[in-house]
Amino acid sequence: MQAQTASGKKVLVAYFSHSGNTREMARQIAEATNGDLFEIVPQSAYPAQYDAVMAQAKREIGRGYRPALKGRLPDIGAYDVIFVGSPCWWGTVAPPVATFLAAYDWSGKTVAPFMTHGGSRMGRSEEDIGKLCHGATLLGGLPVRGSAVKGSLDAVGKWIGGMNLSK
Ligand SMILES: Cc1cc2nc3c(=O)[nH]c(=O)nc-3n(C[C@H](O)[C@H](O)[C@H](O)COP(=O)(O)O)c2cc1C
Repeated sequence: MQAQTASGKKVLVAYFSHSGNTREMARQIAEATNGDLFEIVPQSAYPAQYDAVMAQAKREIGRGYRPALKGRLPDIGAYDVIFVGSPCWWGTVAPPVATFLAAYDWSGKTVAPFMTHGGSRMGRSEEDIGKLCHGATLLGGLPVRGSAVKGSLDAVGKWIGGMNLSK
């Protein structure tokens, strides 16, 4: 049985993280909502080296590449609200997140995007997520600067507080 909030809504927190910031934010959101965590993992890991990952991400985003993901994807039919987290990569979601979003029928679901970034905030990710989530109700996203993620509990709490989801 899936975890459930006080409001009875079932919450999934799905995220991709390359260097850990978005993972930390996802943990905070899962903790605040009693949601289930799912890490989106590409079959081929991105290089750790900064220049290499920047170049690969630029290429992939430029041509709309959707990398294959590792493991079995969660059954989102079991959830009402799906938080979707990504680092800001070249102003949008990282390619594995685009793969994840494209894998589902989002009709009737509520999608809440969150992002860690180095200054671009949500970039154009909300628009891009909207295009991949036909039929979903898209809530306004929460951007947190990657370097400030350890101190983002308050912002996360306020954001979730406005959604009637707290446990
Ligand atoms: C390939 C790549 C592209 C990035 N592009 C942007 C960007 O366009 N705007 C921005 O504010 N930060 C950008 N960043 C910084 C990351 O969004 C930021 O460090 C984020 O917190 C990393 O999250 P993670 O630790 O979960 O991977 C980029 C980082 C990488 C590796």
